[in-house]
This record gives sequence, structure tokens and C-alpha cells, in this order.
Amino acid sequence: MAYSKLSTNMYSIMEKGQRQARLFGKQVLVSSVFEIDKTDLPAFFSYKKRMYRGNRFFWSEPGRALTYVGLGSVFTLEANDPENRFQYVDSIWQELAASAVVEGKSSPYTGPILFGGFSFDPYRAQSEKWSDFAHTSFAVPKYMVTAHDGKFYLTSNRLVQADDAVLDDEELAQMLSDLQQLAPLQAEQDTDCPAMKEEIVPSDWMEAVREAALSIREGQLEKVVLARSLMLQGKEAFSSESVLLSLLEEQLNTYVFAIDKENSCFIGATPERLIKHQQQQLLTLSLAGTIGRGGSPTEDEELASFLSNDVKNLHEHKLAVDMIKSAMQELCLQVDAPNAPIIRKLKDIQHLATPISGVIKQGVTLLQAVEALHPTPALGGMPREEAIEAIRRLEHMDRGWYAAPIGWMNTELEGEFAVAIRSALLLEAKAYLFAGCGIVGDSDPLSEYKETALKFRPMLQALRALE
Ligand SMILES: C=C(O[C@@H]1C=C(C(=O)O)C=C[C@H]1O)C(=O)O
Repeated sequence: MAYSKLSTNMYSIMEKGQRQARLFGKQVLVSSVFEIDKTDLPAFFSYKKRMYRGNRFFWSEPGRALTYVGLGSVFTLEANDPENRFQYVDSIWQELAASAVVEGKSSPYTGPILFGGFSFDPYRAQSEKWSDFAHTSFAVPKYMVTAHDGKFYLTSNRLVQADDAVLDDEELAQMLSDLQQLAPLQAEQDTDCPAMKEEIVPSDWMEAVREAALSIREGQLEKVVLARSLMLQGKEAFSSESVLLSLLEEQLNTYVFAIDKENSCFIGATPERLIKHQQQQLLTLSLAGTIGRGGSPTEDEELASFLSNDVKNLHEHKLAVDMIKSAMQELCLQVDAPNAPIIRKLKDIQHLATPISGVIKQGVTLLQAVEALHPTPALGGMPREEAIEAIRRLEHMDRGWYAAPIGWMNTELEGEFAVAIRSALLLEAKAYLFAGCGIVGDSDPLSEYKETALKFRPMLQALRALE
């Protein structure tokens, strides 16, 4: 695009933004969207790294039909108050979205997107390692590349005051031109295998599982998800870019995400949708019940068939389905779910999965749905409050954003949140990995321990810590 055309566009849209800012008496989001040629998405994540490091995100849907890469931020929303955190984000974003001036938008996946997430348990005091991640943290990026259905777009966002001078758009012109010639990002050369340390002594973790199973048999609760953490110590800082490349290549059927903050990056490849709002639909998933993959197609099918018929796994799964269905009935006019779970196969693991959908009731918002569902019994337990109490009492670690909702919303208030599992917090030369599993009355501590070991595998591989 010629630079002069860009200037005229920017000038007129900034003027509109200023008029709007005067009218509303507040700052207004001004956004312009450009369709661009195909570009390398991880390379864009790494673009001008010195400038954007600590202020970037990556999000890609399973199947990669939609990917967002955001750099910088023009608007941030951070809070640690545990009360009404979903309503807080909802009301601020609704107001900002309603006054936004957007030009050139030809797809719902372009224009200003609010991207971010929440911690798992806002009532838990934040530990040092999670200090970059407020309990509630969202941002509108300054620049965002969208890849959707084979098309690529650049969105440029500004936050405009009534009396702002028309901004120089040289940076944007430079970016549009650089985007045409980004060299594909290459993984770093093989590094030494990092040293591994269990953050919780295995026998202590298994003791917690035994205790949880006992409380369940005594009738104090029905299910609780207990997690544990591994720490990897590298020789030098872990590269979020290399981890991202590996996850994109290996974990096809997952949401690949990276949220880069000042000193740390939360990154992962989760298979679990929490909720998607698209047109009149709310779509969610119950994912609970786990087994490994077989070494041959026959063994793989035998394992899948065992999982589909295993009473313990079916019970764990049903608890999640029942709770999600009843939450969806409050949010939707009509709820659809199959009677029996299907098998969802990932690279190292297979799960029982039940997709659940419904027609959203008028006035219900995506964040209301997030609030109603988080945490589902697949990440917290059943009943919810008793399970959260048991996690606080037995887990002895800060989950931070692990197992919590992360995702995005557009100005039409549609969007999607996933549950941040199969994830790690990269903190310089350390990486903290998290994995958990559902405990029921007849859970065997050693089998549950092995199940968490399986769930660490995707991140261990991406961090080059698997032999
Ligand atoms: C808690 C995790 O996974 C969750 C627990 C599962 C289970 O208990 O079978 C399965 C999928 C996820 O909902 C994790 O991966 O850390």
C-alpha cells in the first residue's frame, strides 16, 4: 500500500476518533485493519523483540484455522480484587468496544481484540514466581496479525483523546512493509537437556491424593483435581519462540498460546475449550478421563476402548458433563449434548470428551459464561466450593494461571476462552510445568501420579527435556 494512501486513511480515522472522544468525553479506541500477504506468524511474534518482549501474545486454535499474534498494548486492564472480576472486565470492555472507531474490518477476527485471562483462584495470595501475572489481566495490542481461513490481516490500534495530535504513522508503514519480508522463524540450535526437579516430593503428592480419595469416600465431596509442578533448570533463559515453534509443530489438535510479560512467559498447548461465543451459539467441552496412546494402532484402539468403558473414568467424566450441562441450561435457551463421550486423541494422551452447545439467552455475555463454568469439575472438582477448599488445603502450590481461563473478545463481544493446562511458566532459566488429574473415591495414588507424568510430556518435549 502506498504511504500517502495510508496517511490519508490514518488522518481521517484519527479525526473520527477525536470526534468520538469529544462526544463520549473519554478516550476512544481507534483501529484500522489492512489485509496483508501471507506472513510467518512465529516470526511476527519475534518481530522487534527488544521493543515488544514482555508485551506480546500468541493464540492459535486447534487446526490453526485462526491465529492471533499481538505486539505491544494500547490499553491494559489489570486487577487483583477477587470480587466481581468477570463483571469488571465485562463492563469496561463493553464500554470501550461500544465507542471504538474501526475501519477496514472485514472479518470478526480483526479490529480491536481484548486478550488475556484470569488466575485459577483469586483468593489465593500470589507467589513470587507468578508476580508478573495479576489475578485479572487483559490488554488490547498495539498491532495484531490475524490469520484466518488462509487470509492474513494487520490491525493497528490506538487509544485516542479528544485533543491528541494526529499521530505519525511511519511505524505502521514500516511494519506493513516489514511484514512482507519476514524470514520464517527458526528454532534455536539444540541446547543441553535441562535439569529436572519435582516441586513436590512424589510421596507427599501421593499422600495428598490418598487423603483426597478418603474425604471423597467419607462423602465430603465427589471429586477434586489435584495438580503438581515440575521445575526445569536450563543453562540459559528458555526461549519462548523455540517452545512456541515446537508446540505448533507437535501439538496440532490444541490451542497453542503464549502470554509474554515483563520477566516471564506463560506458554502451553491446551486441548480444552472452556467456552466459545459465536453468533447465537455458546460452545463448550467436557474433557475428563485420561489414558496414554498405544505404540501401534491396535494397542491405541484397545486403550481407547478401555477408556470408553472404564467405570472410574466414566464417573469422573459424568461429573463434569452434569455440572457443565446445568450451567449451560442457565445460560442458554436450549442445550445439546451427545449421550456418550467421544475419544479425543492428542499426541501423547487420549481423553473422554463431550462437546456441549446451546443457543445463548438474550443478555448473557461470554464472561458471564466464563464465570459460570470456571472451574469445571475437570479442573476444580465437585461440588465446586468444597473442591477449591480441598485444593487450597492439599496442593501446597500456587497454580497462578494454570488451569484458568485465557482467551479473547472482539468488539461484538464474541470470543473464546480455553483452560490453560499442558502449560509452563518460563522464568528466565527456569520453567515451571503444571499437571493435574481428577481424584475420585477409588483413585490409586500411583496411577494418578503416572497420569500427571503423561500430561507433562507435551511441555517437556517442547522444552527439550525428554530423552
Ligand atoms: C488437569 C489437567 O487435565 C484435566 C484433567 C483430566 C483428567 O483428570 O482426566 C483430563 C483433562 C483435563 O480436563 C491437566 O492436564 O493438568
